[in-house]
Amino acid sequence: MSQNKRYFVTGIDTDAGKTLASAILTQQLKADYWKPIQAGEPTDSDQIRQLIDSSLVVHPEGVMLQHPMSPHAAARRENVQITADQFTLPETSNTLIIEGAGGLMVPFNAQGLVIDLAKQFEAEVILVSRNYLGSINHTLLSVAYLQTHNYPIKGIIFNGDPNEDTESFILQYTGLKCLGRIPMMDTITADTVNKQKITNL
Ligand SMILES: Nc1ncnc2c1ncn2[C@@H]1O[C@H](COP(=O)(O)OP(=O)(O)OP(=O)(O)O)[C@@H](O)[C@H]1O
Ligand SMILES: C[C@H](N)[C@H](N)CCCCCC(=O)O
Ligand SMILES: [Mg+2]
Repeated sequence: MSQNKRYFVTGIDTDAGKTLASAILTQQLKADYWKPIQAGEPTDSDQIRQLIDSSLVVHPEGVMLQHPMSPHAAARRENVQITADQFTLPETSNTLIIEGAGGLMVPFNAQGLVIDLAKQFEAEVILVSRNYLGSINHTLLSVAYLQTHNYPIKGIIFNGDPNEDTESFILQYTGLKCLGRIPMMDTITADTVNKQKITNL
């Protein structure tokens, strides 16, 4: 994998598995990790630190909110003004994994959406699709948004128990590449994360 690449890991919903996928990608690519907007604790950055080599860099969050809710709502409760131009891309010459918050169209203020940051930081989008009943609709809507708004999409990672009918339909309908699959894991540790590979990057 070449250096200086930036990937924005988004998901079809909150809890899709973005942090798990980001840990696997960060470890596999020996990349840096950055969470621009964190809402609630434990932080994704802390989870990532526990799942990757200690030599890898986890950059400080851009905005840290205490409430585990939509960033726009957490910010309002905490009297924090979030503006798109306050985010500064971490300085690194390494590959950078940027993790969103929730799904694509999660707001961080009255107008700004988390997915806007992918364009702002010129990052290629990796979409995590968790397999559940309803995930076809959520995945196609997410892809439709990305394609309509001309986001560069690297591909999809399917997370959870495989579902051939779901995955094959999503891939043929969208024309996107399956970057890899993450199985349901009994334990998520540095060791088990290190064994997972996103094989088709
Ligand atoms: N493949 C998997 N096997 C086992 N547990 C999983 C798997 N994928 C996700 N989980 C669990 O599901 C929960 C949500 O996953 P994760 O934190 O990666 O989601 P997320 O998309 O990063 O959510 P957020 O929007 O809060 O950032 C976590 O408890 C995680 O450990
Ligand atoms: C707190 C949570 N884990 C995420 N960081 C934020 C999820 C926001 C979801 C908002 C929504 O889509 O309704
Ligand atoms: Mg996360």
